[in-house]
This record gives sequence, C-alpha cells and structure tokens, in this order.
Amino acid sequence: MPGAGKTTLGLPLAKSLNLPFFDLDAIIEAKEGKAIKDIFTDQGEAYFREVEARALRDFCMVHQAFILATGGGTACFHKGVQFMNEQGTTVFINVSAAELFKRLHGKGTQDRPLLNGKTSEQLERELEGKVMKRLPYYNKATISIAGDRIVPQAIIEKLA
Ligand SMILES: Nc1ncnc2c1ncn2[C@@H]1O[C@H](COP(=O)(O)OP(=O)(O)O)[C@@H](O)[C@H]1O
Ligand SMILES: O=C(O)C1=C[C@@H](OP(=O)(O)O)[C@@H](O)[C@H](O)C1
Ligand SMILES: [Mg+2]
Repeated sequence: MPGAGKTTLGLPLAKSLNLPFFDLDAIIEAKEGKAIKDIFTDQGEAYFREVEARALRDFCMVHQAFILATGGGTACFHKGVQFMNEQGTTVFINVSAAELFKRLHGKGTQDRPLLNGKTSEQLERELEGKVMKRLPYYNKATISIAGDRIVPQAIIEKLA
C-alpha cells in the first residue's frame, strides 16, 4: 500500500543484501519527464497503469539482481503480481490501514494523487477500502511481513 515503506525500506534492504536499489515510480518519472501526480492529472490513471506495467517489464528485461520498490498499485493492475512472481521474489509489506493513515495524513498525500484532497475521515475510509480491495493481489506475494514497525532486518530474515 502507499505508505507501507517500500521506498524507505528498499534502500537499506538493498545495501544489506549488496544489491542495487531502484524505485519504479522514480523510473516512470524519469521516462515520462514529469511527476507521478502530474501524469495522473494530465493523462489519467489508466494511462499511468499502462506506463507502469510497461516500465516494470522493460526494467526486468535489462536487470538481473536488484531490489525494486514498486508503487502500491503495481501488483494490482495488468497482472503485475503474477508477472513479478515469475521474475523473482515479491515482498508484501503488510501495514495496518490505521498506521498508513497516521503516516500519510497531511503532507504524505501531496504526491499521492489517489489519496490527495480528502478529509481525514475520507482518507481513513479510502485506505481501509483500498487495503481490502488490494489484499487478494498483495496476498499473492512470495513473502509477507506484517506489522507497523517493520525493519529491513525482518525482511532479510524472511528471505533466508
Ligand atoms: N518501517 C517504517 N516505520 C515507520 N515509518 C515508516 C516506515 N517506512 C516508511 N515510513 C514512513 O512512512 C511514509 C511513507 O513511506 P514510503 O517509503 O514513501 O512508503 P511507500 O513507498 O511504500 O509508499 C514516510 O513518511 C516514511 O518516513
Ligand atoms: O497505490 C497506488 O496505486 C499508487 C502508489 C504510488 O506509489 P507509493 O506506493 O510509493 O506511494 C504511485 O505509484 C502512484 O501514486 C499510485
Ligand atoms: Mg514509494
């Protein structure tokens, strides 16, 4: 989910495993020459999902061993989780909707177009709804780690 810590945990995780780290949103922004939120505004979500799916597949064609932080929706559109599971190991960082709300309300929604412009109550409900809707996809991940204070070491232990 957005706010789960994919971007934050990805870099130290990659360092510990001696692997290069990449963030799919950053790759998309570089390719499109604009911020994720501007892609949503200018071209809409369906376009973003196509670009995201293409960027993921292009990336995997040229990279072998890496840690990739995806966006929260990557697994859930265009058979994302199925594709990623064919490529390697996927990790579901399972953080409660209540904790996601604590992390994201206020500034955390500014660059997250799907969560932007909502009241606190709307954001809380939106996060709960999204978690429920997306769980069937996230639950297909190879490895799942749950909790509101996940550290890179905990992921490494699950990978071992
Ligand atoms: N393991 C963690 N424990 C506590 N706070 C975290 C953790 N991971 C991320 N955060 C905080 O949550 C917010 C979103 O993190 P981010 O890595 O951007 O999430 P994602 O890439 O999954 O959307 C940031 O403010 C970050 O500091
Ligand atoms: O959950 C989503 O659908 C999205 C999550 C975002 O990434 P983060 O999960 O890093 O916020 C970004 O890819 C885009 O705004 C859509
Ligand atoms: Mg991120």
